[in-house]
Amino acid sequence: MAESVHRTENAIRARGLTKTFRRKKETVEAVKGVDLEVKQGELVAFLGPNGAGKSTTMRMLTSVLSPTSGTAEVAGCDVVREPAQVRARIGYVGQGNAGGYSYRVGDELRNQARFYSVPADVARARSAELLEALELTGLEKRTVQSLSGGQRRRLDVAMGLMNHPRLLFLDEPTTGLDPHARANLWDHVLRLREQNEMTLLLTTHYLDEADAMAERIVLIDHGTVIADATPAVLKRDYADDVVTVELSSGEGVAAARSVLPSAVTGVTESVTDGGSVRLALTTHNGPELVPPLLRTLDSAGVAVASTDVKPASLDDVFLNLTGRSLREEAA
Ligand SMILES: Nc1ncnc2c1ncn2[C@@H]1O[C@H](COP(=O)(O)OP(=O)(O)OP(=O)(O)O)[C@@H](O)[C@H]1O
Repeated sequence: MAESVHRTENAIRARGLTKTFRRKKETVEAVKGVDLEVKQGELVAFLGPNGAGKSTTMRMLTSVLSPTSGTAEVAGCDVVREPAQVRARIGYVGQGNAGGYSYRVGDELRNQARFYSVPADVARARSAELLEALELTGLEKRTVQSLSGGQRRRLDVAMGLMNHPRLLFLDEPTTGLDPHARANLWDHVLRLREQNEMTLLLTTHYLDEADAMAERIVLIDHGTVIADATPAVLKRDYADDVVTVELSSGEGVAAARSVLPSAVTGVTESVTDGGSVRLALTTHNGPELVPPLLRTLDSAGVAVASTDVKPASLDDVFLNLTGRSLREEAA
């Protein structure tokens, strides 16, 4: 087969991707015109509620599913015209892979190697290397069903890396794992990413993961991209910090309200169980607001019992953009 790699600095370039499913008499527009560019080496997270179209987009990008319309070039190859080349160059860890529960770990890796036509001796060395890198050494003879959830997901990642991909797709790799197993899986994935200079595109429902790791977040809702930026920019543009000030006495409320700095964009008042008054102030930079705010309140004779700053979160971003909370959906 003729080699047809088109060199590009984009690991992924998609234009107007759509996917329509027909279910009995119903038509589901799962993806409605997604444009996406992912540069070599980037770590990008797809975020969105259940049914937003994240997996369908990922399945089109990995050539598992053909688009209804639109184009995508992945690892330099066209997903429709060159699906085999795309698959040879990427790793794909779908939701709940490791299907052969009664298979042994070593057999799963061997089968995966055969799928990629990796010669047996190379496959042996690669298996050993991946088992070690993912802390699975010694488990070769165990059946998949006997592994813990975290070990099973690490095996999925090992299988996704069998062909040495430079571009790895991870669809909800940590869903269902406990916090320790989640952190452990990410340690491994991020180290392997660094060692192999891999590009990573992942989906997750865990906002803390996306916030901590993703260099860019693509928010998807109802089959379209509704925001695409770094976590910091998303939080700056679409969410506020909340500074809570508990007043020592309810009598200070009117005076406090009259001297609030212009950086405060909103005020909500509530009474605590103990009867004191709390003012929740929305602002762009909570930590910077607190010192001048306390000085101003002090000058106005308002006594403050306590303060608290809640930084803007990705969930706030999502809530502000869609009117729904992603955290509630994930729970
Ligand atoms: N094979 C299919 N046939 C019919 N409808 C489908 C099919 N696959 C997905 N859908 C529908 O397409 C929409 C998008 O699904 P998709 O799995 O891409 O969402 P998602 O964002 O990955 O959701 P989740 O977070 O729950 O995995 C949903 O309404 C889903 O029911």
